[in-house]
Amino acid sequence: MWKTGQDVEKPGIVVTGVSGRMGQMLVKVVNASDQVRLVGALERPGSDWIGRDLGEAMGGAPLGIQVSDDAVETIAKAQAVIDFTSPAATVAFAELAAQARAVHVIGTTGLTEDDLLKIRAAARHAPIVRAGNMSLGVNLLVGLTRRVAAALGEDWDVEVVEAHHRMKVDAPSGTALMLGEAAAEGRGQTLDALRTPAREGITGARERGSIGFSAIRGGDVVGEHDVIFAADGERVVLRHLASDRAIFARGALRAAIWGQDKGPGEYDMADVLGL
Ligand SMILES: NC(=O)C1=CN([C@@H]2O[C@H](COP(=O)(O)OP(=O)(O)OC[C@H]3O[C@@H](n4cnc5c(N)ncnc54)[C@H](O)[C@@H]3O)[C@@H](O)[C@H]2O)C=CC1
Ligand SMILES: O=C(O)C1=N[C@H](C(=O)O)C[C@H](O)C1
Repeated sequence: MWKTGQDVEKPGIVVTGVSGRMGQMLVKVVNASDQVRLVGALERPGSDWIGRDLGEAMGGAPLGIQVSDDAVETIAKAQAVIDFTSPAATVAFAELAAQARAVHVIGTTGLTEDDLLKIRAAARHAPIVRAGNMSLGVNLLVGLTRRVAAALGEDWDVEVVEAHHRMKVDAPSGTALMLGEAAAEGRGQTLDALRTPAREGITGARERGSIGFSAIRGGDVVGEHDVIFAADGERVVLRHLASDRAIFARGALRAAIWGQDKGPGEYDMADVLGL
């Protein structure tokens, strides 16, 4: 059963997209934590999980929480909303979390510039922690990528290669974009200025100083990222391999707890982890 009584002062967490790959992992990690209470579970309207007990819908013991599609009512109960869903849903949840003055932890990737502007507006009212990857390892790799890119000049071509499961809908991955941004920052530039569009056909030779991306999709790959620095006669490859989605869920829960005493604004996992 979920926690009540003496735990009532602990931050109440709402998990969105609970039937999803990350949603189910988040429910397990949040429910196992003695630092928070799971107070709500959201799924999209029309999902056959709506109205069911969350624990039973996940194939386990009852959790005493009914899966809801009423985001307004559910988010009103939250001190933090942990959200790994879709861009449209995340933009809507950002507004509701801001109204509830709840921390919004956003793992959703594939957000457009317009989505990001709406999220920025919501962050004027409550803390938002957003990262394309919530794992400790990738956030360390981001810092390493920035340093290596700064140390190696433009004679070293930068390519980011990522692999994910067959169900992933966006490319390049949010993580690949974080790594590309870090490489661009290391060179004192923006990714927008250096990014090469996906290659196909007669592309011409590689543009000096550009940053390229390649995406592989297949099977059940949780997430693999290489940042390749390639020069004449040698290569440096920085690599992160994820084999368990719990790494993302643990990072997200840490962000939800970290955000409890923070003011409105946009934060990322480097802030949370003190990197
Ligand atoms: N930042 C990070 O560390 C990570 C980010 N992700 C990102 O998280 C997102 C979700 O990934 P998965 O769990 O693999 O996808 P998924 O497709 O398994 O799950 C998404 C869930 O969100 C639900 N959903 C969609 N619209 C909704 C709405 N309006 N209200 C409530 N629920 C709604 C869907 O029904 C589905 O159950 C993706 O953008 C992915 O790239 C995934 C893993 C780690
Ligand atoms: O969709 C996924 O699965 C993942 N998405 C994130 C991304 O886009 O980088 C993080 C992780 O790689 C898994």
